[in-house]
Amino acid sequence: MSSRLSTPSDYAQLLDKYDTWMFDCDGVLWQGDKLIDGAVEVLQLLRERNKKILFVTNNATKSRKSYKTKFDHLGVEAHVDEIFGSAYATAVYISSVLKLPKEKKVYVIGMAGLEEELSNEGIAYIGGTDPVDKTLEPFSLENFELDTNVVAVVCGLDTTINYTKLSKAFQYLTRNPGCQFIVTNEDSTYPSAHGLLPGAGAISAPLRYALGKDPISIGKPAKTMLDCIQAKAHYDPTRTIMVGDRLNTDILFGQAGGISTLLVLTGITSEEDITGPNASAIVPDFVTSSIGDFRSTEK
Ligand SMILES: O=C(O)[C@H](O)[C@H](O)COP(=O)(O)O
Ligand SMILES: [Mg+2]
Repeated sequence: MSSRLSTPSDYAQLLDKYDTWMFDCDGVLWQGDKLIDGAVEVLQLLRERNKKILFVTNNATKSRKSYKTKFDHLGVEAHVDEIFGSAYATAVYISSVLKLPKEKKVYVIGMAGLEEELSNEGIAYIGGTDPVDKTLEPFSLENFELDTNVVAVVCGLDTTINYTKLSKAFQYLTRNPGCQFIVTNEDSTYPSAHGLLPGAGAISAPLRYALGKDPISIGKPAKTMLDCIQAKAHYDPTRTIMVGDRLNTDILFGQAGGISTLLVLTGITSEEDITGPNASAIVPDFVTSSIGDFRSTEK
């Protein structure tokens, strides 16, 4: 049973109980480029109390560096080494687990942030934002040249998805022996400032259906994301809390990592998802409406 936070002492107790605060981004700190009311103040409040803050996002459209630019633009204090995105975690996984030989490369369905993280890890790639792949022209195999050095397809949120990218990814996954199918995350939807949009999971879904197989998923709730954080950031799981808006990523991620979980209702999950007759079996430790509720502890 979740504990529903409501009084100033409820919030004050949580502030005392946890030293490390892991924040999901989309649906917790912002919706698209629209900040959640109170997010800036509460993050400031945590920093004033010397809390360790980490940002843990499945959004693979940005690199750690370009996320820092977004934080700066929105007036939110953040440091690159506090930011852990699924693009970064995927690039680290490919470089440290798959250990691609130098001449090998990956085919990307995704955006500049994912490409940047792959480059930072020294991973060669094709596809992605290449204008040749962003075409809306019909795709034909007649002139398609299979690059036999492609050993993995990496798929993240890609707002310029098209038939050419899906078709090329499909060729590599079916014709290059052992070609790995990797997705940055599997979020079904994305909470933009003006409502829900298809998420990364909806981008890779056509490939899963065409291939009849599931990919390796790197982002929350997968352990690979936690491994990536633990390799860089030290924290005591017993005094750490994960703040998220999605039950099957953020809350499961916290539970799998042995850390406490706080669900906010400013993103994907609504009241009826956790209280109605069809309430989810995923039960967070704590629930509050918004991260802004912690302002009530300000003296
Ligand atoms: O891939 C997606 O669908 C979105 O990026 C999704 O919103 C994940 O972002 P997060 O909530 O983990 O910041
Ligand atoms: Mg979210």
